[in-house]
Amino acid sequence: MSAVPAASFRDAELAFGHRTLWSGLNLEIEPGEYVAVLGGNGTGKTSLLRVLLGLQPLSSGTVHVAGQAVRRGSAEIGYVPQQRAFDDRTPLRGRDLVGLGIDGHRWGPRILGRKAHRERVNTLVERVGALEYADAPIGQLSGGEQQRLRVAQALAMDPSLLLFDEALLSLDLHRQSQLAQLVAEQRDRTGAAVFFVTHDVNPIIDDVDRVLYLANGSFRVGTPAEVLRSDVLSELYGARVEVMNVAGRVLVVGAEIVDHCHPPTTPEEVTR
Ligand SMILES: Nc1ncnc2c1ncn2[C@@H]1O[C@H](COP(=O)(O)OP(=O)(O)OP(=O)(O)O)[C@@H](O)[C@H]1O
Repeated sequence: MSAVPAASFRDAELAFGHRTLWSGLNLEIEPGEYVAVLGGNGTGKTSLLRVLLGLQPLSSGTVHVAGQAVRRGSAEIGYVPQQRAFDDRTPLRGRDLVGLGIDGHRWGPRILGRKAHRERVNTLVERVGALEYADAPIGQLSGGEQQRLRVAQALAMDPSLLLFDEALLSLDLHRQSQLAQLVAEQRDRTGAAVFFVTHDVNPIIDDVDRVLYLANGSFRVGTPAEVLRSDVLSELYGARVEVMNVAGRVLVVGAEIVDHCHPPTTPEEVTR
C-alpha cells in the first residue's frame, strides 16, 4: 500500500478575475519528494504555496496536505516566505525567531518545557550555522543571516512538508550551496517533501526529483531532464525558447519575452 501523499492537487485551478494562473493541475507529491517550482514573475508560484498553506482558496478543484484538506497554521508545514527584511527595531533576537517555529503557531502553554525548548532552539541554530549571531537583534542581521534563521524556524518541528519561496535569494554562492545541502539533509533525515520556488534551480538541481514549470497560464511537470528541454518549454511558452548548458549551468533563453508581466532583464537561469 502506498503512503499518503505529502501533498496533492486534483483538477486544481487558480484564477484571479479573468486571469487564469494555472488550471488542470493534478499532482501528487510523495513523502521525501523534492519539487522545484519554476517560472517567470507573476506565473503563480507564490500563490501555489499560499494554496498549500490554506491562505489562498483554489478557484476550483481540491488540495490536500498529508491527506487532510488544507488549513491555516498547520504544524505539518514548514514555510520560508519570500524575503522581507525585518525592521531594525523588531524586538526579537535570532533565537527568539527560531523558537517561534516550535510553538509560535499556537496559543496556550509551550509544547516543550523551558529546558527542552532552549536545547531544541540551540540545535536548530547550530544546524543552520547561526550560533555566532543568534543572540543579536534580528533586525540588525544581514539579509543572509536572517534567512538562515528563518530556515531554522521552518525546520523546527520536523514538518512533513517544507515550502521555500526564493529562499536562496540573498545568499552568496557558498551559502546557497550550504542551505541547499541543509534542505536535502532534512528531507533525507525526516522524509519531508519539499516545494522549492526558485528562479535559479542550479543550486538545488542535484536534489530535485521533479520540476513544476509554470508559464503562460499553463505548466509542465516531470523530471528535470523531461521538462528542462528546448522543445518542451517552447511548446509551453508557445514561442521559441532555448535551454542551454553554459559552463555547467543551464539557462533558459527566450522565456523572458513571453513572461510579459515583469520581464527579467537577464536570461533566466534554471538548470545546468
Ligand atoms: N489575492 C490576489 N488577488 C488578485 N491577484 C493576485 C492575488 N494574489 C496574487 N495575485 C496575482 O497573481 C499573479 C501571480 O502572483 P504570484 O505572487 O503567485 O507570482 P509568482 O510566480 O510568485 O511571481 P514572482 O516570481 O514575481 O514572485 C500576480 O500577477 C499577482 O498580482
